[in-house]
Amino acid sequence: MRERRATIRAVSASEIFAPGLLDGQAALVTGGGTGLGRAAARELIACGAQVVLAGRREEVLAATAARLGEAASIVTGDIREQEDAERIVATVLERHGRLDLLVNNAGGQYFTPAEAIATKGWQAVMRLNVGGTTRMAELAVERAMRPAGRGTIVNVTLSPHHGLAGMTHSSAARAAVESLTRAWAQRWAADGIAVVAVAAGHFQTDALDKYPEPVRASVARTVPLQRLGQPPEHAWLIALLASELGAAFSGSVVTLDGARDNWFGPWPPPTLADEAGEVPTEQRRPAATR
Ligand SMILES: CCCCC/C=C/C(=O)SCCNC(=O)CCNC(=O)[C@H](O)C(C)(C)COP(=O)(O)OP(=O)(O)OC[C@H]1O[C@@H](n2cnc3c(N)ncnc32)[C@H](O)[C@@H]1OP(=O)(O)O
Ligand SMILES: NC(=O)C1=CN([C@@H]2O[C@H](COP(=O)(O)OP(=O)(O)OC[C@H]3O[C@@H](n4cnc5c(N)ncnc54)[C@H](OP(=O)(O)O)[C@@H]3O)[C@@H](O)[C@H]2O)C=CC1
Repeated sequence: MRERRATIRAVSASEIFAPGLLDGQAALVTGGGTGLGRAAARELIACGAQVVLAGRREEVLAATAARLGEAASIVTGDIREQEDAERIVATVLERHGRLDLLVNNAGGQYFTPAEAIATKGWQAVMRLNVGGTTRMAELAVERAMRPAGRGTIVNVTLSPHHGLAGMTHSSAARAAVESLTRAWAQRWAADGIAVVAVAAGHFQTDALDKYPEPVRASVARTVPLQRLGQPPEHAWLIALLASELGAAFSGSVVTLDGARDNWFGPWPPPTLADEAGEVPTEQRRPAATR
């Protein structure tokens, strides 16, 4: 019988995977303090992994780690900054001596018509979703996975497959990440590294609260599944890709969207536009929470 670590388990066993599926693995989840990242971290721990949660807000990360127990630890940093990204990866290696799985989950954008996107806003979305994702992948490969001859990178994107007319900066950024996923899968295959993208549809996380109310109101009923995706569903897919099966998915974009994707129909959306044809835009976040 395989020996199991005697850790205090704050997370109950996986509902769908065999115990010990990811025993001995060390994972890094960017944006692991909230929403989909937190759910992924929970499932990875349930499957036996040790997980480092990365993000900018220490208090958010600490609260999540306290809920997940001693298999979780935290490191603060901004993935857009080279020094921070290097420190994040170095911290995982110091703590665990290995990095088997990078979940490139930190990302985001704001909802607004394309013509209202300022250059600075376009660059902010690119720097986070393309720049941050690339930096983390390259560091994980150089510092941990290539030397070990193995590893898995999962890039979480907001599915851009039908074009995101209300978030064109993210549409371009996420499509770039999907293309990078395929290129990296080819480039790093000989190093034993698998790279997969998960193109998510609409998931019920607190992050949805920031979108304009009419946008949110119409989302669940327009998904053919007739509900939003639940974070544990996304987390199960991440754990599956972290398993031995992940290698066979390398170079794939796995869509998880309840058959709706993130956008459909004409612009401006008739249900959103006012009499003047204006579409609501997302409110700026208060500076303290940025
Ligand atoms: C119901 C539909 C749901 C669709 C499905 C869900 C999809 C999801 O992805 S949910 C997860 C969402 N989570 C996030 O978006 C979190 C991360 N997002 C961010 O951090 C920001 O949105 C960011 C990507 C813009 C990065 O922020 P930061 O680098 O901190 O940038 P600033 O806030 O300083 O802004 C820089 C620049 O960007 C423009 N801008 C930012 N927010 C807005 C906005 N709400 N409206 C208009 N313009 C915005 C603006 O040009 C800013 O420059 P300044 O005006 O000089 O500050
Ligand atoms: N919810 C949904 O319906 C969908 C979400 N997605 C994508 O899934 C991912 C997670 O989404 P969700 O959990 O809902 O949203 P959140 O906004 O809760 O997650 C974003 C996470 O990324 C972290 N983050 C943001 N910017 C940076 C940065 N520069 N450096 C380090 N960490 C950063 C945030 O923490 P902090 O602010 O503390 O840094 C936060 O934990 C995102 O990429 C999102 O776009 C895709 C499709 C649908």
